[in-house]
Amino acid sequence: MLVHRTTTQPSSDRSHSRATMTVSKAPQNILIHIIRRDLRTSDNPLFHAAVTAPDEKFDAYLPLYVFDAQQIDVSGFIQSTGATNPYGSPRSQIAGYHRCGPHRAKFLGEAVWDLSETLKELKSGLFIRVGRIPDVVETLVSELAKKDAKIGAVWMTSHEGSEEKADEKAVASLCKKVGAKWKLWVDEKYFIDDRDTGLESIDKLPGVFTEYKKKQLPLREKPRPVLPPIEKGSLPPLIDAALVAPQSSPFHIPDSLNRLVEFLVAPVKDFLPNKPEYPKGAESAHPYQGGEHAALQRLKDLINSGAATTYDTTRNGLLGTEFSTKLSAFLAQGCITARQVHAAMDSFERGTDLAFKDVEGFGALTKEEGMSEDEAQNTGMESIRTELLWRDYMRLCHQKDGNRLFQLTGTLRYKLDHAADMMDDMASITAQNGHNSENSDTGDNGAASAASAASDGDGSAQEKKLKSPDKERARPQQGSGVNESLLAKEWKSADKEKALPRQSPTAEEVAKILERFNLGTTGMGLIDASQRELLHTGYTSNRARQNVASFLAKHLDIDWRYGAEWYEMLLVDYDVSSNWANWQYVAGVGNDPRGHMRIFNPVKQGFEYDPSGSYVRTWIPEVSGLEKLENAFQPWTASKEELEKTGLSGNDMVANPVKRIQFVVEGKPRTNKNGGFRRALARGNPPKASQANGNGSSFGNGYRNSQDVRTDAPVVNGTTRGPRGRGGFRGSFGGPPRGSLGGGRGGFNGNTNGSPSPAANQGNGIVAPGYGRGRGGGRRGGGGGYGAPPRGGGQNGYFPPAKMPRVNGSGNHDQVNGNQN
Ligand SMILES: Cc1cc2nc3c(=O)[nH]c(=O)nc-3n(C[C@H](O)[C@H](O)[C@H](O)COP(=O)(O)OP(=O)(O)OC[C@H]3O[C@@H](n4cnc5c(N)ncnc54)[C@H](O)[C@@H]3O)c2cc1C
Repeated sequence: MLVHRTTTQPSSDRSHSRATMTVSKAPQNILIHIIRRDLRTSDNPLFHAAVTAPDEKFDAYLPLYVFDAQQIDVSGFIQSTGATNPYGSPRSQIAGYHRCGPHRAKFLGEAVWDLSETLKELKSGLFIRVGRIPDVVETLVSELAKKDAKIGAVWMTSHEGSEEKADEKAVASLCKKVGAKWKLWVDEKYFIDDRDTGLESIDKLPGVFTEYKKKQLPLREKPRPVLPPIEKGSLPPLIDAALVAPQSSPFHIPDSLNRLVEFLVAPVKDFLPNKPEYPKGAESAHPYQGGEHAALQRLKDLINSGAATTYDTTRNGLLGTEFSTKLSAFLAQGCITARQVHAAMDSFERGTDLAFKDVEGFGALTKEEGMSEDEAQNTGMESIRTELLWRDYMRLCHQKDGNRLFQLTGTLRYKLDHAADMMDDMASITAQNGHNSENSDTGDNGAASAASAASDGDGSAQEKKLKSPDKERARPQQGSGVNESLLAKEWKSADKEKALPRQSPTAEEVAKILERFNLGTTGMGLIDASQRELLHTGYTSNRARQNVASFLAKHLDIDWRYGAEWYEMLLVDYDVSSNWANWQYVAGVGNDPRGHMRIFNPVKQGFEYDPSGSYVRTWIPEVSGLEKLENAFQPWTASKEELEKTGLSGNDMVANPVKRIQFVVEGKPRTNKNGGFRRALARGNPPKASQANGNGSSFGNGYRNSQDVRTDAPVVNGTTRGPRGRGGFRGSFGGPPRGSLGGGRGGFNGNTNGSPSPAANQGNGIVAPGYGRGRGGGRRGGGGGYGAPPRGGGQNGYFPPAKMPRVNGSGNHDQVNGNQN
């Protein structure tokens, strides 16, 4: 299909020579611009160069998007009966899942259509094709040659991934053959441009994120400026459609967005015949359409609603649209760039974009005297910058590790072989852990980092956790973080050929477990809720993803790549680097310095991050009638009467859970009848934040791990009561209003001693004094609080600790580790 216009450019206020240029019947210097995962016109170096490179004198422009048959099933584009898809249905390597499921297929269709509409508005157009990029380009080139037209150049953006690289190579050699210039552009959708990282070579990429981040500070100074917008009529004249080879058969390109989405989704929509019903009343956390327009709107809304400024305290949330940015899918398809995100936040912090003038904290950067910009920046936005750097880092890891990313043992072998090189990284991390709040980055991946700081307290706590008595396992070999025994882990497979003869459960049993894992019927509430949310919506939070990955890889010891491939199919925001590097990280075979030692206990995580149980009850309606939280998190723990009452007796999740974790709750279990929650809502807190968990534990008494680190140290009552135990009631159960929380780095009002400030104790979403210094004002803690983790400086929810049930995860860690039933 051609989204085209006449061959004569309308006049433009910018490019007069082009405005009057007419495309001859046979142009001699055609620019083919292959658009890949850079589906935007703004801040796009290729569109920018097409406009600003008059020396090239392209006499015709052919912007092209190809739905890549290697990664997405294109059989829906076949309209004639009896014809078959010559490319077949692309499937994942280990499990044979579809490579692109319905959620991303839809999002992608919308994003491509949006781009095509924008290009029309710019008086240009987009040629949409189906197939393999090299095949399509070859067809175009030969058709043009037949019509005496000549290609001058082919441009495309460089992407990670061996398939992507193979395409680049194939197009390059095609260009060579026909004498066209081939240009591979740097992918500029990342936070820090590849040319500005200071890395001599990709081999020098530190093996640990914190180390990389340290080299990039201050982050806010790193992104390049956003490129100016493309003006109407400024692109080179669009090629005459008559010169362009039509879509090759048997495919047919539709002429409306609805049809396009229909074609894309049709082959994959019924991938799971026994898919659970969409739960009544459940709302997607990711209701967004694909495309540049939606991305830019989302960015504006994030700042206007205050969600960006409170991000550091809400990002471990599980329900709703506002706990995190939901920019990932847009970023993955290049509908927006990370530096556009930075630029918008910067304009808010500096007070230069009056569209945000009513948002708390507007212009704070210019008001804080005696502080560097880095110190005065908004803490929510600072955290978003760190997450964007995580994304950069995951991609750089992919660049460095190549296909190791897809291997079962990940980077372990490489690390062992390069152990000496990694000594410095590890040494510096250990040093940091002792005294610097940055250590949170080493402790928790991505969005969890601040939570880690919040709930783990200070660096020394993290360091202590690393000191497991099981020295041989815990001690990194020569600073590499790994030792040979890790390579020997016996991963379980569902493939008879690959499973070890002594594997237990057997390959058939593993296949059944995987089916339940995928469907969300394992009986482990948090995991099932996340998997069902993913199935239905294509999204699940970072906190949930970490738990899901940890459950598969570390509780069930199943080949983690089954999970990564399932995510590849279902995630709306799937990105090859982010997905596979995160799976490796959590599976303990990637770049987590505590890799094998960290195991998330999904019950404990449920109590911590789903303190009202609303997430689990939303996505697993079967358990919504179970009143006690621990029962919702593991239905098999409910009493017989309760199970009968709720119709759960005999349900597989109860009768045959994939995993049982002994987890004891002493005292009165909390439910969502709890006053704090009610009160928070009654005060008119935004419903969107109704489950904003804040940063940490809701437990009063020193229950302080935000994730479970494998330590074989004896644990008294399963708790590790620490220096900030009492008063460390930090959870924000009950949805604090965005913008009303203090905390942030350095704690409320500069209170760094671990006891909650009066403001922090007010709870209930009251806008406490001190706001503006904690976050909204963009300052990292007042007074002497700089750099200290936000312990004690708690958030709302207002549960007097004394009334809290004690969570007695008695022997919690050990049982988790030992209990593979
Ligand atoms: C097992 C697993 C698989 C994942 N797969 C993907 C994936 O395929 N695509 C993807 O974009 N993210 C992936 N992530 C990272 C993260 O979970 C998502 O980026 C995040 O949940 C998306 O929601 P958000 O946009 O609201 O994120 P926010 O919390 O608002 O973060 C802002 C942005 O920072 C980036 N980001 C945040 N955390 C990470 C991270 N850990 N790694 C890389 N980038 C990060 C994303 O671009 C995100 O949009 C995965 C994480 C795990 C644990």
